Amino acid sequence: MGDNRYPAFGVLLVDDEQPWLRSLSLTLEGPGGITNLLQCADSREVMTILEQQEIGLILLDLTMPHRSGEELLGQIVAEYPHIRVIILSGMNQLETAVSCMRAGAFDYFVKTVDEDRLVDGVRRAIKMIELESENHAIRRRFFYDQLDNPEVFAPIVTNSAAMRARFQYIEAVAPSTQPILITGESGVGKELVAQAIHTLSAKEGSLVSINVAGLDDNVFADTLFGHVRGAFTGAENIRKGMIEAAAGGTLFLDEIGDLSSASQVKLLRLLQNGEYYPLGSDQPKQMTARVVVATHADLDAKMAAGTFRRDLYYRLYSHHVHLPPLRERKDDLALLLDHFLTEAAVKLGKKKPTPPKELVVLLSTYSFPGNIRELEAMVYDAVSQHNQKILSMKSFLARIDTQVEPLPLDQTHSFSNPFSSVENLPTLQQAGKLLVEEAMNRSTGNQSIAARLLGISQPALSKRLK
Ligand SMILES: Nc1ncnc2c1ncn2[C@@H]1O[C@H](COP(=O)(O)OP(=O)(O)OP(=O)(O)O)[C@@H](O)[C@H]1O
Repeated sequence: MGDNRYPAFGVLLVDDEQPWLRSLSLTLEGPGGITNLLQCADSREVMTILEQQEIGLILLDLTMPHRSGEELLGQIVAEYPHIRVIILSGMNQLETAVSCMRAGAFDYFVKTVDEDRLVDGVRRAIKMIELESENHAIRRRFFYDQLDNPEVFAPIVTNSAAMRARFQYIEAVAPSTQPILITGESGVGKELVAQAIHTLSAKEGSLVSINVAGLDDNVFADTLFGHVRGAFTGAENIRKGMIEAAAGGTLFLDEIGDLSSASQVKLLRLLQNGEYYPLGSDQPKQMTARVVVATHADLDAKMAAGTFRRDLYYRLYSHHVHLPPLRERKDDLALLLDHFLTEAAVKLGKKKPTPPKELVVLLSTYSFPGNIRELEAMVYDAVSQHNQKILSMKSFLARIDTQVEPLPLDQTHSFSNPFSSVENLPTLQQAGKLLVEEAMNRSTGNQSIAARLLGISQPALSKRLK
């Protein structure tokens, strides 16, 4: 794209009266923030424009010399069924307008309608087209199971099918102008995803990240909107806000679950109107950044408790990416371990150590409340203490053993019954013995790991073995 006009597709205005075209453009651009506009005053040129430009929406006058709006509508619906058409009619043409609706027009307005209603109607049509094209892109990606830009996701190390499905969704929604909500526990990689969204949206502006947790409402407003000179005591200079710093780019607000209720109202207004007032100014400014927000909080619980606004949630929810915790993508453990071992060895100037085989088994028994950030810290810690060829398990065991409750392997997955096809069932004692043997085997004889696999304490396992 490299183009910050809104929307991503062209909006074509067709009317033989030049002054009306100019005033309609100003209304849509100014209050409407709709800037990807094309004008056409000669109805004979419309079909050529559609051949040459990527048009998504047409505002079509009914009464024009050469070709009437009604006649053009028929041809557009037949040849370009994906293009939406809004009819603009005179007061005395309501009947024709209604028959145009039957013929496939998306909406119609009388030309004397007030500006706000017209702008709302056009925005509604744009949103609808955006959603349709995203749905289409999502379906296409799921069908072909392909990523158009795999390199963008390279920093997010993963083998997981669930994550791959998220990437496909992200590719589909990244170009839209709507906000994106990223949820997931702390340390799952929400910031990495925000970065990928920004890269994919191909915006010329920067990615500006702000952690809004703990900002009181005044600081939140000042940080985002900036202020004019003299806005408050001590405001000696103009301050440009982060929205301006992110102009034409992406504004990433992290930890929005912790926003105060006053700040939630400000964020909602910003998202609804696309404009804001720097503190102390009565001149509105247009936001040209795309907003991405993230939180580790459970927003459903917060809404139930009345601490997060439902209307803000619905405004944010149209594009939602939820990242699963590390304990639900254990297939990633070996890959991530290798990734962080390489990274830590380079950063700490050491030779990359070889991990013992049972390390991944041990890690798979742990719940990782701090997710990938926690694994990263564990690996860095181990590599910094490391001085032999094989990486010692000591520092991992020290961290993991502090957890009282061990997590049985694959606790989150349902098992298929291994005995369903066995004719003679083993006794409980025999089955227990086999299970213990298998756990000892997988943990290459390490009793602490085997005990964690079995979901029992190490002394209990030791007793059984005796
Ligand atoms: N799949 C991954 N591959 C490689 N590194 C990752 C991956 N996921 C996360 N990380 C790393 O883990 C750390 C935490 O990631 P990130 O900051 O994106 O998490 P977060 O979900 O935004 O956390 P928080 O909610 O605490 O802000 C970072 O150092 C990041 O580079």
